[in-house]
Amino acid sequence: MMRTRPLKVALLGCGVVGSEVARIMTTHADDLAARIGAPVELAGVAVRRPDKVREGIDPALITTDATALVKRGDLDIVVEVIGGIEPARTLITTAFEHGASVVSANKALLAQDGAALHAAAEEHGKDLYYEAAVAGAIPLIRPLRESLAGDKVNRVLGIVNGTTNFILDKMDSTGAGYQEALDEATALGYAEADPTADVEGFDAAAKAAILAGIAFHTRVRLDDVHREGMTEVTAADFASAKEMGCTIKLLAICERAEDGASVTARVHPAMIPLSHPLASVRGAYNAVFVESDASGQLMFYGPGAGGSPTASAVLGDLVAVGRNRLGGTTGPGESAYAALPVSSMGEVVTRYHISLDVADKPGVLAQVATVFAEHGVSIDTVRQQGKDGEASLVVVTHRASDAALGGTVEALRKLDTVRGVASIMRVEGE
Ligand SMILES: NC(=O)C1=CN([C@@H]2O[C@H](COP(=O)(O)OP(=O)(O)OC[C@H]3O[C@@H](n4cnc5c(N)ncnc54)[C@H](OP(=O)(O)O)[C@@H]3O)[C@@H](O)[C@H]2O)C=CC1
Ligand SMILES: N[C@@H](CC=O)C(=O)O
Repeated sequence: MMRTRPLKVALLGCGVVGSEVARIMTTHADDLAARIGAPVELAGVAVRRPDKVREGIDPALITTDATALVKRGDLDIVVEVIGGIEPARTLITTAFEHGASVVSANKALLAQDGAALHAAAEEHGKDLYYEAAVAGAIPLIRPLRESLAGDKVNRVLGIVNGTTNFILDKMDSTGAGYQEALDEATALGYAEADPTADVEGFDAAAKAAILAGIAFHTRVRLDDVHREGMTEVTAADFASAKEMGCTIKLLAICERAEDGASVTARVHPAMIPLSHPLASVRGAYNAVFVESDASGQLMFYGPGAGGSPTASAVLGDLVAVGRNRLGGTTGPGESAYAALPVSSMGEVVTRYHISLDVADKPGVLAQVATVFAEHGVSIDTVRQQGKDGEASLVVVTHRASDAALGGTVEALRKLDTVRGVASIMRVEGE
């Protein structure tokens, strides 16, 4: 039965995502009301620039005083799409204190302070939902938290940043260099004027922290995630990847250790076989591959950013929170009951592709192979090409720990026949 008193919703932020949330709330008002069981009323919109024209929004709803808005006391749901740490964090906790549940798309904040925000929501008996914080429109948080709650997730392997996937895809398909591909991503509006958060892997690391925490029912903070950006990936790396039957992707990888006693979370560029489903994720799309005990392998794919796709995830949360509100209940909160330690990168085990510049003279290969053997790193294949006394040596290893590989590379650098280490790339998804 439809309740007549509307659910009052405040929108904090009306930019790329917020403006689409407001638009869909208006255009889909009847459907949303039917799904929730009560109409939804936009009660206020907090922004920074009050004079900016906001199509479809009653100017009387606009305010620059977000704090006063969340303190009104009559709000049912606050949608936080400002981004960043402050004032978003204080506004969210103030909203709980004043009786509202919260829907947020703020991955940076949730990766850093998710535990404290969940505790605040629980203390006040309110919901905190954030499907939009990871991979935009793609349903991931709810499937991991609810649909797979009876299973045991062992690995989450994902392309969770559209900007970097666009750049790497461009480099792969056209042979373009990093800067040229970045310039195109900027011109097309994928990359922001300051692309640091994307290309240096901060954005993906925040998403990896959120995914790992939910997938393994433990607590993983942004600081726990090993992060390497993709600015050093070269056309030569793509050529090497092609020779291996691979491409290169910026991957977020969250793994449970084989003994189940710890987890790891990391973001870095990696070679991935062309036969792996993630290899065919093109352009600015996102995809996340989940491996679990009972279900086997699952893949989630779709647009990971943009106003309308991200608003879709926000509105899904709005419906869920609205229903909880009407039912006088809250949804599943944080599921961090396992308290598994997060291991350091040194303990991660994977394969490596290493390109060395070496002197082209007798005995070099044996010298290099000895260093690998001394550090317990087993070689899978070696390829050497020499010209005019110089050579390049490409070594692909069997699975080894990052610590063992690090020691190997340090020792290789000390050999007088090794002129330099041209690149080191992990090989994943085999
Ligand atoms: N854009 C995307 O594709 C995606 C974004 N997200 C997340 O969604 C959130 C919003 O992103 P996006 O819409 O792109 O960001 P925008 O920068 O486009 O919008 C931010 C909005 O917040 C308002 N704002 C900023 N500071 C304040 C403040 N102190 N008080 C009140 N309002 C303020 C701005 O006001 P004004 O309009 O006046 O400048 C603007 O309306 C972020 O957490 C982001 O990480 C998640 C997935 C994808
Ligand atoms: N900058 C992000 C957008 C939102 O998460 C991306 O490129 O994927």
